[in-house]
This record gives sequence, C-alpha cells and structure tokens, in this order.
Amino acid sequence: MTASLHTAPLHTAAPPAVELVGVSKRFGAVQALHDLTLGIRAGELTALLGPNGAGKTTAISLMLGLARPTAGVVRVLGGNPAAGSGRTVIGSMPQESAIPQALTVREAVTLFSRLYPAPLSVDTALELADLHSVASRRAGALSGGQARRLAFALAVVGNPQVLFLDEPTTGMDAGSRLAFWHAVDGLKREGRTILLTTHYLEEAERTADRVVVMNRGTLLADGTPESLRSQVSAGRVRFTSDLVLAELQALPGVDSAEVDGAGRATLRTREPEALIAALVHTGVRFRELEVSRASLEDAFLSLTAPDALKA
Ligand SMILES: Nc1ncnc2c1ncn2[C@@H]1O[C@H](COP(=O)(O)OP(=O)(O)OP(=O)(O)O)[C@@H](O)[C@H]1O
Repeated sequence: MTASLHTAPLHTAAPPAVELVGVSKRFGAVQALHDLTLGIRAGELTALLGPNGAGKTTAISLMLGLARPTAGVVRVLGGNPAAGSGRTVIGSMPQESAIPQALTVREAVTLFSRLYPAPLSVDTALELADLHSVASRRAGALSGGQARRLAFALAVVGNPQVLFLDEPTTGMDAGSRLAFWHAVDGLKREGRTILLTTHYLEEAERTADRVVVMNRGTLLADGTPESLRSQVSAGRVRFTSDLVLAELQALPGVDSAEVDGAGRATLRTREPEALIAALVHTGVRFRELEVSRASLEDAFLSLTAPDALKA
C-alpha cells in the first residue's frame, strides 16, 4: 500500500483534546495550580498522579469548566469548557457525587441519558458499570463500591468523547475494580480520550498510555509508565559476597550501594544486566542473587519526595 505524500501523520496533525496553557489557580492564600501547561492527545488514556493536595482535582474542575483559572487558558475539544461548549460530549465521574437517593439505579441512568443527544443505551451503561444485578435498587441503598459504579454509569451514558474519572476505583472491591478496568479498556479501544486520577499506582502502570505526575500545583514528570520508571534507578540488585563497599561502588552503573555486616549487598542501578555481567567478570564468588525492577511507585516516590528512596 502506498501512502499519499500529502498525508500528515495523524499524531502530529491532531490538536490536543484537552489543553492547559500557563494555567494558575489560586484559592485565597492557596496556590492550587501554578503555571501548568499540559496537552492531552485524543484517544489517549492519561493517569494524573500526585500526592494529596497536588492539584489534580482542581485541574479536572477547570477542564470541566466548573471553575475558572486565575491565569492561563483551558481548552477542551478546542473550546472553552466554562462556556459550556462540548458539554454533551464530555463525561465526568467526580470524587463525590450527589445522586438523588430515592431514584433506582436504572431511573438515575435513564434520567441522565436524556440529557445527551446521542447517549448509549441505558442497558449498555448498566453493563459497562456492572450494575445489572442492582438496577432496581434505590441509589440510597447502594454500598460504597456500587455507588462508585453508578457514578461511572452516569459518566459514560452520554457517550462521551472525553471522559474525566477522579479517583474512580476508591471504595471498589477487587472484583469491581477488575470489571471497571475492563470497561475502561473497552472505552479506550473505541478511541475515547480518558483522563483519570488515582492513588493506585499499579493500576495506572497497567492501564495508562501516559502518566503525568504533579506536586504542589506544578508538573513534575510526564511520560509513559516505562519512561518514568527509567528515570529512577531501574532495578535493585542484591547478593552476598566478600566485596567491600568501595568495590561495590566501583562496579559499572551503580547509583547507590549498601552492604551489611554479613556481606549482603544492595545496589541500585539503571542497568541491572550490565552490572551482573560486570560482577561475573570480576570472578568474585557471590550467592543469593536477587534482581527486582523499579515500580512506578518507586518512580513516583522518588519524584514527589526525592529523599524517600535514598534511605
Ligand atoms: N475550593 C477550594 N478552596 C480553597 N482551597 C482549595 C479549594 N479546592 C482546592 N483547594 C486547595 O488546593 C490544593 C489542591 O487541591 P486538590 O483538591 O486539587 O488536590 P488533589 O491533588 O486533587 O488532592 P487529593 O489527592 O487529596 O484529592 C489543596 O491545597 C486544597 O486544599
């Protein structure tokens, strides 16, 4: 197949689905966001991570047009979200949602579906949120996890192009979480743009195309889960030998080394394979070799609290 010479690659041509340019947000004395610039590409699943108070929910409320920036520009699908443009193609699952307690699950989803021009069927939304078995239960009688799933159904029933999920899995049990991520995967495969916040880093690691780490209202890191992991020492190598600290530190690629009184060494390195090859090459006898990979959690801790990993 021959591609047209005039066809620009899609990923460079497509404007960001969500864009923050130089955005600041102040609440009185609190600077919740400080000069934040961020573009979310269409069809991408982005996880927004950061410790409590980092500014994640504030960023989402600006993207939803629920608050206005103190400075800077927010665009969603090319328009100003505060002007209400695009409201019918945006779905949102807030951290806390107030759903009329007397409505049944099916009634609440039906009511919401009527607000949108091209909604999903109510049954599809119930299915996606794994709510069929409690469809006739009143919202006020749902468990915490079921109430989160109802909030998810309400977020997706409008058939959104862009979906914001603020700590979606908080309160869900393991089975609900699995079903939830399966549904999110399906929505992503359909080409929807999804931005979520989570404190469950292993979920972000498995699901996200891109991870954005914030702290104190600013952006600390932005990349694939893999690229963030590689920003910290990618692995931890442990073994027992007669090597002393200075000899361990002299091995190639060692970022940090510790050794206890029994000769048990713990080394952090970006290149565990090269380190082990060099160790073998020295001819020194070693035993009890263990190699473990840095997790996104290691990267997150190292980015948001640089001293945390030095201990
Ligand atoms: N309406 C408000 N009035 C005053 N301060 C606010 C308001 N909303 C947020 N803040 C402050 O702005 C900062 C960022 O809060 P935000 O809720 O965006 O953080 P977050 O990253 O979502 O945190 P969490 O992980 O705890 O949900 C915090 O210091 C918070 O106390």
